[in-house]
Amino acid sequence: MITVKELFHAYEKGGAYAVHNANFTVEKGEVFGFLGPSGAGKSTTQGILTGLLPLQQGEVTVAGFDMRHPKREMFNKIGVSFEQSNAYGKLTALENLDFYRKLFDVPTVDPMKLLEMVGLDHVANKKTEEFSKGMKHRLTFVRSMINHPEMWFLDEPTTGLDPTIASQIKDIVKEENAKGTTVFLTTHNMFVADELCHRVAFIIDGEIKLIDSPRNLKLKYGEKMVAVEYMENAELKKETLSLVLEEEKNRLAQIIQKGNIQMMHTKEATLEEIFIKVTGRGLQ
Ligand SMILES: Nc1ncnc2c1ncn2[C@@H]1O[C@H](COP(=O)(O)OP(=O)(O)OP(=O)(O)O)[C@@H](O)[C@H]1O
Repeated sequence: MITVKELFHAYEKGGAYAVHNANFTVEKGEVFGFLGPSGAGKSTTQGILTGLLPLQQGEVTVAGFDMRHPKREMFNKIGVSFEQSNAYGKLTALENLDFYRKLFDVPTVDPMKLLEMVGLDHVANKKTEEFSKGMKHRLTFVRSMINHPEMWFLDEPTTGLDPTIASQIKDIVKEENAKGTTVFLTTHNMFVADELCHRVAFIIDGEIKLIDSPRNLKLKYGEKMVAVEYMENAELKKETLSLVLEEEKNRLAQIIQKGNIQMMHTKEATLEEIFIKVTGRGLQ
């Protein structure tokens, strides 16, 4: 669905590269995550893939279209949800969606249905300048689904939303993906990446450091640990022990022998811990 070869992008001629020799593919039906801290080059890459920024150097195809010469038909096939909401404030939510759907030459989703999906149907006739940030974000999000996109670009889809709404948004992404929509998701939130993505790319200073599935990354980089809770002298104690280090393995055997275990489970590394291990930097 997406191929990117030797992609470079600089905002100023001769200036530093915001994206530096990126290479990746996104398969049809995949949720592919771009995970990296602020300024890593995520939005720049998404901008090039969606035709918002010109392709300066490298080869990029999206849904079969060469991004060197983006064609109008391509915009019928893609959906883009921006991090910053850009709804027209003087128009109501419904008017915004009605206006937007006219830009497409393909069948579109009933705007009321979209508003219902994110709990905005009761404010359908309210001007969006009166909306909270979270409401605007939800509107931008559903607007990006209006043309049944085959390829859906989501920039920080849950940032700044309360947990219930964030969870709703994640469920919608999962449902649409299950129906066959391919998703390119940029985020600095490792929980979102871990929950939604089949594969993630770690990006930092414009460079992709690695690409793999969250599961493989955890198996490859995660140290095997066991968290154990046990009773000792009528007191609940907790320890996290390595299954690799000899000393800690012996300690675990000792605790098991005493037999006062309350709870024991293996603990996997988080994507953020792995990100730090691989890149030497955090996600914030
Ligand atoms: N319009 C612009 N003009 C000049 N430099 C820019 C512009 N937009 C981004 N940059 C620079 O390009 C680099 C990559 O920025 P980009 O916005 O792609 O990162 P990001 O990973 O999306 O960050 P965030 O999560 O904060 O959106 C940064 O150094 C940024 O300062």
